Amino acid sequence: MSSDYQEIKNKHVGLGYAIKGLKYALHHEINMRVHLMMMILVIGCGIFLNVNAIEWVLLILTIGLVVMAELFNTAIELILDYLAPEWHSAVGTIKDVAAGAVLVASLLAMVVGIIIFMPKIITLLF
Ligand SMILES: Nc1ncnc2c1ncn2[C@@H]1O[C@H](COP(=O)(O)OP(=O)(O)OP(=O)(O)O)[C@@H](O)[C@H]1O
Repeated sequence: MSSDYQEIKNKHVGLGYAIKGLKYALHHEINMRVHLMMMILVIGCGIFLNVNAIEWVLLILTIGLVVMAELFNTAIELILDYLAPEWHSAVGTIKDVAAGAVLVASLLAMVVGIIIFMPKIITLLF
């Protein structure tokens, strides 16, 4: 009984910290706010263009991938700014590589969005 309580308590605390991390990224990272706006836009387009279940899954997965990449990128930047605040080419390279992961995820999301939305937009227009 008490171990169940401890388990629930631990999960609750963990979730609280995770939400705190998301709030931090939203407040401090402009890119994170851009991703959020894109997410709202994609959901709006998905509803308007009546995407099917599989298309929703693909859109949600790719948006999730972009947000996750941005969160890891932010975490890496914070670690480096704390542990290695001085200007160093190695620090720059690590940050560039982490930013590259966000770029790859964003391009992937863009391609998936074009493949899903473009035929529907064309059908709607012509
Ligand atoms: N300590 C450093 N040493 C060398 N280069 C750095 C250092 N800090 C930042 N840079 C360079 O500046 C770029 C931007 O770093 P910064 O920490 O300002 O990230 P940011 O502008 O928040 O990037 P992002 O848009 O990915 O969140 C890095 O990708 C890197 O090329």
